[in-house]
Amino acid sequence: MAESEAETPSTPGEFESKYFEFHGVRLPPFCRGKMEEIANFPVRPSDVWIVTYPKSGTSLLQEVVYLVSQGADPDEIGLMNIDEQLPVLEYPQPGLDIIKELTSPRLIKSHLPYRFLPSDLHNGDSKVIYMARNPKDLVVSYYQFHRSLRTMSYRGTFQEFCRRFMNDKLGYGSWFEHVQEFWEHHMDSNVLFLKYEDMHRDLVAMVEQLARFLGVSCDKAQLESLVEHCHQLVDQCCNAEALPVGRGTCRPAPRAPAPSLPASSRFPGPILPLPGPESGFSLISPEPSVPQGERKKATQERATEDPGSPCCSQPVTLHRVQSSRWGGCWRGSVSGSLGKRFSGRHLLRRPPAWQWVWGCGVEEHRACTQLPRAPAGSRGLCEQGRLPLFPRGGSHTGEVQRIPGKGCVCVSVVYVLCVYVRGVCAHTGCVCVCTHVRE
Ligand SMILES: Nc1ncnc2c1ncn2[C@@H]1O[C@H](COP(=O)(O)O)[C@@H](OP(=O)(O)O)[C@H]1O
Ligand SMILES: CCc1ccc(OS(=O)(=O)O)cc1
Repeated sequence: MAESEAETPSTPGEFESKYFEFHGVRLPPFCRGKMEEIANFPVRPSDVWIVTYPKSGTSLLQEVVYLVSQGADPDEIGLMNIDEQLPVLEYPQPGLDIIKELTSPRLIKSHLPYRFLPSDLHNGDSKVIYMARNPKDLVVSYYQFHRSLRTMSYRGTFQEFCRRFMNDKLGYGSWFEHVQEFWEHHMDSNVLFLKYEDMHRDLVAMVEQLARFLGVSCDKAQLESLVEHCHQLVDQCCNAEALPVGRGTCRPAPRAPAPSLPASSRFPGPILPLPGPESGFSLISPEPSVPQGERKKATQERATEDPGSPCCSQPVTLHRVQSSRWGGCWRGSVSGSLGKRFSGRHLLRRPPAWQWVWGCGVEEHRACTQLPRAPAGSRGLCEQGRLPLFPRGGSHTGEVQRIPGKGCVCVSVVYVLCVYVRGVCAHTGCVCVCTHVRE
């Protein structure tokens, strides 16, 4: 039996059927039916577009661009979901109608090939930042992503996945054409072509390049501070291999395929609609805040006490927070991002919406029964937890209701908190439910 057949419970045919073809390019299912609207999407001169083939370090680029363009504080970025600032053009949430209404300057992300992007972009009407990554690393990252993606449930071998990659049989089509097409436009005045590896090799040069491209004027001191802040963002990286030897807090660890789990610990099939609305739940005492300087120490201690876990500069200590302070929604979408450890003080000062935190300690809730739970603070291996929309934070499901005159209320939002290690959800936290009204 061929290895792909032996190791792919969801058959190759089933896997294929998850995509659809558009002008010969394999696209994820959520792109279906909107490609024409995307082609005609109205672009503004003030827009900044970030375009990549998936797993090219998009999130990191988003954060750096946000920081350079908005002069934001990296701690603020850690407290927000960067996807809130950069909606993805082709995703179901927030959707094209909402992106059209966003106030300027908009930051918009897409993985679509150049030729499928809004035609206004081809006319040079707004700035496009493209980032390419070494395909050898990218394909490993994409493989891990497919394995952890519940909707894809990829169970083939890496070898088989590589064959798909080489034969342009993955979502967003051919990496080769993707990069080639953008490279053909790298001299266009509205296009900046970057490489992921350069970000690690020479961040100063990249920040300078970005600042010039975005028309951000800064003196030497401001530039140094920007670079320092960008370093902080890069250092949050979990990919030890991507870092030059000796940099960052990560210990290199061999990348192993995610181990299979017993069926009982897997997420059940489609997540059922949740009962709602819920009224939030009681405060679980926040832990004291951890000063910035202590973080590295905490991470190192964690690495020492947990030799089985690949390194990660994200602290993996489970925190207890009052979830109603951090839950939120964004005009119909709820999402999370790989959250930094944050403190009760932060929560009180500025309740960040869409923030994932490690562990909430809530175990008993009827809504939680629809997802497997881990006891508060427990840690265990799990392969799932990534959804295509929110690949960085864990798994979520929930309902969002619009209340006339009040905005959105998230009801029954269930979060499975995961600590990602090298792109794979390695530690589950627990499940919690939040209710939060956003005016
Ligand atoms: N600061 C950072 N935040 C998030 N991802 C980062 C990062 N620095 C590097 N990356 C890497 O970017 C890749 C994900 O890309 P994308 O954001 O396009 O999905 C991951 O690669 P690996 O899976 O090889 O670790 C991730 O580790
Ligand atoms: C598997 C197809 C797919 C789905 C979603 C993606 O977006 S992201 O890279 O996680 O932002 C990429 C590929």
